[in-house]
Amino acid sequence: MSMVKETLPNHHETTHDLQRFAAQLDKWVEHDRIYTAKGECASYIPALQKADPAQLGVVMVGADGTVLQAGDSEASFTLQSISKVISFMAACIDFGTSYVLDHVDVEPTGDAFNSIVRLELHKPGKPFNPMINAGALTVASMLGKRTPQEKVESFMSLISRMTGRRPTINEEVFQSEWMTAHRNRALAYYLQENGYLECAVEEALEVYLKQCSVEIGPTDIAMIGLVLAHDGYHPILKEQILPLQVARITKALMVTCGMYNASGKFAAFIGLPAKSGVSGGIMAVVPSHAGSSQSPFPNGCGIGIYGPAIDEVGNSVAGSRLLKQIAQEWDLSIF
Ligand SMILES: NC(=O)CC[C@H](N)C(=O)O
Repeated sequence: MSMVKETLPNHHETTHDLQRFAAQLDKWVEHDRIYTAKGECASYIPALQKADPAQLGVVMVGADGTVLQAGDSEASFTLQSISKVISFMAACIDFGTSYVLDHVDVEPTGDAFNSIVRLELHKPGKPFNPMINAGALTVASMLGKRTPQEKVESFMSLISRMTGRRPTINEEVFQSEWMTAHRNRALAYYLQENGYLECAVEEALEVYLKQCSVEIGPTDIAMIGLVLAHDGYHPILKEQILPLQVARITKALMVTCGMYNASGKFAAFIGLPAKSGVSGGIMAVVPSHAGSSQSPFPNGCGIGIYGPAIDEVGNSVAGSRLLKQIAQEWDLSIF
């Protein structure tokens, strides 16, 4: 059942408009739920298999605090690769973008998120972008101050500032990842060999796997998307949280690399900066200048989607369908 939470008056004069948009959203979620059967919950991290693959939910948050939600919008899940967006932004805030970009590039790979191949093919082994595991491990090693606790804190405090609440780490998922992180360990050792790790391998892994294990809901990621939609300004809290340049680079990274090796198709057929995670989350951004008059949010919005059944690339199957439907029906593409 869809819901409308109207916190402030917005451009739609009547609650009736919002009810109509909410009914559309509800219909699309219930229709796209059939696609959950076409995917499976990630199994290479054993704890993620406990999710209910039939779930699908969405939350959209506008600049005036208006919320539209439908389906399993109250579900909670771990951030997984969506955390890479936040750690990149946190590192840029901590050290400045030029220092971060000395350690990780902003070029898409077209390879799987956990691929190791390019680290050896291209010298000197600088990771291609912070949205693949290699780049995210480098960023995790840079974060905050010296200890893994301080690094995790840098990440957690940025999430708290954007979502207005402090999330927790799902210990079961963290332990499950830690015990099975063989490829991530290999990547981290490789990065260390080439000088792209700023702390010890096990510390970088701890920080990276903890950021992946942060428990979150669709509303939280919609709120982070909203801050990006407004170039780093939090329109509800009325506070500039990210420097403009950081927000812009992050959105460019989401468009070019955010949906793994399906990023090109997402750009072509959905046309929104988006980032997915293997637990089934998708965070999407409708920039404030790209909102459409046909949509409930002409001044842009953040979108949080959850659907744990993923495809072979690692993106939520039904979640991707739903995002495509929302973007096409409400004419949200930035292109
Ligand atoms: N694509 C993802 O969401 C991957 C995150 C996961 N923790 C990993 O490192 O493999």
